[in-house]
Amino acid sequence: MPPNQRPVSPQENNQDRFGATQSNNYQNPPQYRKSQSQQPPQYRSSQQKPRAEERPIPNMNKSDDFVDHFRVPNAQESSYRESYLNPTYVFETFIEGDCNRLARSAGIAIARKPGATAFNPLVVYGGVGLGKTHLAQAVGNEVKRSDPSKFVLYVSSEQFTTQFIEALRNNNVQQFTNYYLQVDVLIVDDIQFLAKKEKTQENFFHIFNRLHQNGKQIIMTSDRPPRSLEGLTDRLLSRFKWGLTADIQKPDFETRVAIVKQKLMSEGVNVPDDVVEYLSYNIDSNIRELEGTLVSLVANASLMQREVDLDMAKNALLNIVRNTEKEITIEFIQQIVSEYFSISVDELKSKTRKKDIAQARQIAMYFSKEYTKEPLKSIGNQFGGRDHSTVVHATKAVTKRTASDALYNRILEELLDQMNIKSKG
Ligand SMILES: Nc1ncnc2c1ncn2[C@@H]1O[C@H](COP(=O)(O)OP(=O)(O)OP(=O)(O)O)[C@@H](O)[C@H]1O
Repeated sequence: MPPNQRPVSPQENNQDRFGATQSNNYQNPPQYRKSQSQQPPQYRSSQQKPRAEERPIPNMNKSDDFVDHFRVPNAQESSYRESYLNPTYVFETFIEGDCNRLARSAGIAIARKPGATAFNPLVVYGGVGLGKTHLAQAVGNEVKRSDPSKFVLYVSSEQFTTQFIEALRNNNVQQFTNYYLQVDVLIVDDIQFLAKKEKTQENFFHIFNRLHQNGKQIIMTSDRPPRSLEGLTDRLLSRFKWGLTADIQKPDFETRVAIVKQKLMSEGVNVPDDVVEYLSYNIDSNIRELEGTLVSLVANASLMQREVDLDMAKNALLNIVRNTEKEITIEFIQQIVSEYFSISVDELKSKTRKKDIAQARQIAMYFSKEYTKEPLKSIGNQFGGRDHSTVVHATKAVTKRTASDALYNRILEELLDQMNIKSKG
């Protein structure tokens, strides 16, 4: 991109407030530029999620402590309606993919009519660092944007528990409850932490019922589906079924690239595409980790007063990648193998019997059988709908050749190295 060109805003990029056209924009990745000042990029890690312990714990004995925000609100207090939302967690910055489509659509519907959709409560569940908090808070931010008078409150279940215990200790559970009953949109993060805390659950149950009855919206996130939330009372779990439970899966490669590019654009940082793609290949199960790696890479480059490049990324990631228990997927293998042989993934999956493509395909099938947990049938399917016997044949052919062909072995080793897999042999 020419240096003086400015970044394209979501609106100019034909996106609505919910960033609707952002999905699959890997083909048309958002453009980004270096910060105009050409200062070393100050890559804020705004993405980092504040852990519960980083937020002040309410102290009911300190009257000047804003965190006793669950006291019966006093209209003079400016903080009593604080939402505790991260302003960067909005729909425009939330990239849509197959991994999160249902949850995102439900979030948008709720943001338009909080409390008045069938999605009440909304329970968003999924693995660590996959955007549950971002999405839940995007709903909150959007509600506030449309109607600033709405009382939106974000709280982690750990904070809720700590506040409740403190209220018990100080004999003002009623005030605590009253505070929560004024909320229009209540977002409770990581509800799995309520497990086995019966008293807290009981109080939450009460708050939940009253809010729901009054048409207030409740959004919860969890690291697992409600049915697997052991230690939560049945009556609370049954309430969760009143609304919608939507999962967020691991994003595919293209979505990861789009997420990273979007973050870079919003920070005005320029990182070459090959670095973004390298990071996105290698860190595939946690967006927070992917972003964190990028942050330290950019920070290091800035310290050394040089541009981020692929070698730097490889060096910086070597330890992380090697230490990361990475699940190898067929998709990942196909990506690495096709790149190594300079063919496309589509060719790899195609019916063509051209020798170089067929050989690359055999190798990719062999790796898929040896290094993933996928059954043969599924491997065949992901290689253009082939039969499981084709996978068996490919594996035999590759194994046979490794017995006599040193160069071939070298190629396999290089490929394993690129995938950071230790050879079984
Ligand atoms: N689809 C997405 N689009 C843009 N950013 C995303 C997306 N998914 C995740 N992120 C980013 O990844 C980071 C981690 O997301 P978030 O904190 O919401 O994850 P989480 O699922 O709530 O994690 P945890 O399990 O730790 O609670 C955030 O910076 C968030 O902005």
